[in-house]
Amino acid sequence: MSTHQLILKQRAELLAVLCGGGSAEPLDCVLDLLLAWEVLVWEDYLSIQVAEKALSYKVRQLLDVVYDKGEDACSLLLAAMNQVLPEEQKPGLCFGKECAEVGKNRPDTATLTLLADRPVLVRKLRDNIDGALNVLLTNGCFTIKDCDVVQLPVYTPSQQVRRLLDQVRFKGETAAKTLLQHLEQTETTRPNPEDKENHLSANCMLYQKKLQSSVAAQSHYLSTYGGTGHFSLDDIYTDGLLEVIDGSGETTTLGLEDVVGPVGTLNEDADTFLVSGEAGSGKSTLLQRLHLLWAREALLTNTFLLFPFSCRKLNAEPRELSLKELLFLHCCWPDRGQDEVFQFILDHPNLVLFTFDGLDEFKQGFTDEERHCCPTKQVPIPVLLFNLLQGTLMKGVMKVVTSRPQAVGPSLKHYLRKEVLLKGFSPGGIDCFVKKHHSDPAMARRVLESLQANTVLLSLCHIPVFCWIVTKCHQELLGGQDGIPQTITDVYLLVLQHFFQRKSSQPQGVLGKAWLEEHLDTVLKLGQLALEGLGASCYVFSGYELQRIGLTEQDVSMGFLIYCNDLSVTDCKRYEFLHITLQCFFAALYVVLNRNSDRSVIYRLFQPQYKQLSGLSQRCLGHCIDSSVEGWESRVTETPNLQITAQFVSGLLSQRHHNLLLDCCPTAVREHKAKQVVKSLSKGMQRHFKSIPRPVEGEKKSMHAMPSFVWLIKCIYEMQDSSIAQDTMAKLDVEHLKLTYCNIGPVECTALAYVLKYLRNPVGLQLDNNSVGDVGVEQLLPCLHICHSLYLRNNNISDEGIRKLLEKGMKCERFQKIALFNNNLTDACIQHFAWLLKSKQNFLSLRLGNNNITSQGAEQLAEGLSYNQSLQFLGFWGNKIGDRGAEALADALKNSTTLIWLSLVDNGVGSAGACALAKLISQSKTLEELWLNKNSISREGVECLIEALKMNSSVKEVWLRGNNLSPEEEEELSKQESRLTF
Ligand SMILES: Nc1ncnc2c1ncn2[C@@H]1O[C@H](COP(=O)(O)OP(=O)(O)OP(=O)(O)O)[C@@H](O)[C@H]1O
Repeated sequence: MSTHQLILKQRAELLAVLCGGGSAEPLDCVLDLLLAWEVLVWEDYLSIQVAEKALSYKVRQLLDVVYDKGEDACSLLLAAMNQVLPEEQKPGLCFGKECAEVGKNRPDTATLTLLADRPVLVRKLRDNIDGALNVLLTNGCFTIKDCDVVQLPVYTPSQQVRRLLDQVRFKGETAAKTLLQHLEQTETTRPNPEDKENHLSANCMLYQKKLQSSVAAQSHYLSTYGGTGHFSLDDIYTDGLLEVIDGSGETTTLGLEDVVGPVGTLNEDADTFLVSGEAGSGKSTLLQRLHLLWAREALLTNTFLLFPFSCRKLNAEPRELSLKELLFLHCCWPDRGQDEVFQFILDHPNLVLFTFDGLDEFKQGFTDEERHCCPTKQVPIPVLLFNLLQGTLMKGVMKVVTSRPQAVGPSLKHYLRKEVLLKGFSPGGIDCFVKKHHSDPAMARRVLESLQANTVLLSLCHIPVFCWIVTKCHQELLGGQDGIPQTITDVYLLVLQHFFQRKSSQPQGVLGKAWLEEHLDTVLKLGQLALEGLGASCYVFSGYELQRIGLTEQDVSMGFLIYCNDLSVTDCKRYEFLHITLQCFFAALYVVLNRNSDRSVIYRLFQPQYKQLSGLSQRCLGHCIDSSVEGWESRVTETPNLQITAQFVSGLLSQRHHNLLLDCCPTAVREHKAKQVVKSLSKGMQRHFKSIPRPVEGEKKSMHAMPSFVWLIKCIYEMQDSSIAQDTMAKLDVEHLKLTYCNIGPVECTALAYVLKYLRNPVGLQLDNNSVGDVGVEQLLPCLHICHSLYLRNNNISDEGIRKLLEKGMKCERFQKIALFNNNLTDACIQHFAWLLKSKQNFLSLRLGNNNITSQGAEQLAEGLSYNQSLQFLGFWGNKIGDRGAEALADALKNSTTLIWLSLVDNGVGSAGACALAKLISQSKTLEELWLNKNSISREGVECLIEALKMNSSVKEVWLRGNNLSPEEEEELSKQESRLTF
């Protein structure tokens, strides 16, 4: 078959693999190769990479362009895809015969060299963008603005390199030569990886191979599918959202390869990289993927040896160990030349990487009190681990640690090179995961449709572990006998039902109404094991412990417990729960269903951290507590799991599950426990409210929520009892509620809205720097009527989220302010703002900085603005509205009798725009501040502004820093008008 036909025939498949994970990287890599091989010319490239178009559009465009170029081009496209796609995506695709030689003569200009070497340059520059930008800047090839364009936080490092190469090409031959020279210089100073190979002994090479195969074996399967499914990690792994916040507070999205890259580095002297994320957000799975790709030499190729550790398993290590023993005992032994291999590790820390999964599960909280730096001395495991993390021991070895955020205190932060946040699945990720899980496309479609129809469930699916359950339990979900799941308790009851169903002798799909009662004995035994385990930070159980509680083979065969995948030396079988959140769920079932449970267990579960921990551990697992780790300070890491347990307890005691629990626990006991929960929640909230400081005179009464405020709200949501929400909120009296950097995702938004809608007085709700996203925005709508202001800076919101938000906002009388700095908004959502401004004549403040709004958007907004007589603040910082946009806005605002503050900073506005704004100044009686920094206004424009200011007395300041003026001009012009600031 000709390659022409191959492209046509496989069009849908090619489209699917290039768009699959929602990442543009595969397409970008293919484009790099096609440019280098001269299959595409620059104009073709631009016609494909249209900024505002969707990925699928770009791929289609690529297929069309190449198809039109004929047979040779088609075969090179297939060759490029063959080179770029990972092996697991290739089955089923045909790439045709080996294609013609693509090596051409060396190009004769630097600009062409950049194109010919593009694929290599992207790889080389990814780790040193800053260095390259510095050189281009100091040589005058780039301006600050060029650097900003390259380093926009929405780009991944690879995309930044491509922007850099495009910009260099645009600047011309000198810039290209400067970049190539810089690369040549850095090449000669960097050690050649081949030198490394030459110095490696056969023993080290052998050990590397052994370690690689043991790591590959450990990471091949996902434990949640242990015994119940057949997925390899390759089949099911879906990219999660990874973000890093740099020193200036800017957020950048990362790829897996960037976890140990330079982007987001906060402390150059530290070697520990932290990946933090909430329960079930996919931290262990991400690490597992990293391990697997390393073992296959597909990632971390500069790392010669990778040693993976699980903190859960380190907990069970009672011996004192030396570093050598830790590495070889807990990972694998060298078959030959132990000393030589160990010496190699000591001599080459830069070629070694350690990973520690689940630091939050480590029994002892991090401290840097005891120093230890001798690799051969035996010390307790915590001393070894903490000194590795600090870098006192094995300085220079990279360490990747995963943890829930709550367990990372200030003393550990001090030793972090950077912190990467894992935020679960994006909407595209959910889609991709469901499709990977269900090989039958019709079933995948049904599951996705049912999620779209229930946004509460959809919002839960942003957390991968919930997504896994929902997808796995699709039959129960689509059967829908017990209503649509609304809470995480509902979702976990679904999984409970699903597992019992699998083992049931009843025909498929039928599980009697009393299914929980039927399995009560198993549930209680598993619950006891789970709760005792949590009390003692114990997640791995021996056969003896199972026996002590009376768990039988049959109980184990239900599938909630799995064998511990442990390669370290131990003869006996060990077990763990399928996932730690499932352990929390069983612990909660035990608290709720156990008739003899200690009456104070619920109070202790809801108490503040220090009381909660010591109390629970003493009562629950007295015999199992390691006396060396007593005390709340060292065990504060357990709090998140106890909080999740408390959330499940609230959910199980909800009236909604009354029928299910009816015959499992006497009604009086259940009701008593429910009352205890309600009382605890109310007390917890009051403690918060009491901590609200009195407002300083002239300032609003505001509350900055502590992390446990969100937890209490989530517990109230689990109860699904509006009267509890109503009673609690009646006591909260603030004008401003601040929840910035609180890990608020769609799930938290659902709970927040459920509770906040009962506030008596309107509030400003500040949710900046979270992961609300479009789905979260939709979840917030029920409380929008009570918000006079909504702050959603940096929250991954796109046009669709805004459409829904404003549709509702338009009808909310009190809604007057919105801040959306640094989201993913484009011109497509501006019509909704225009409509809002037209129809809401009490709207005060609109801040849209750092989005992707162009002159077209500004023109659309201007239409709405011209009808508005209330807006006081308008912020457009960091968009691209240019002169045309500035003219449109100025014209629309010139009759405004309310506008006080306008910012068009960094918008490509030139003198024409400034002259239009001058007209606004000359007419306005209210404008006080005009911000025009970082534009391209020249003298002519500033002179217009000065003329206008002569007729205006309201304006206090016009900011003009970073425009096209010489220092002399700035000095002269500021003398003419003191209100100008340069
Ligand atoms: N990237 C992913 N692709 C596919 N499935 C995933 C991914 N991440 C997580 N999952 C699913 O979610 C489950 C839970 O994820 P994981 O154990 O990695 O979360 P975690 O953040 O380490 O949780 P915890 O903090 O509670 O230990 C996995 O077992 C898997 O089923």
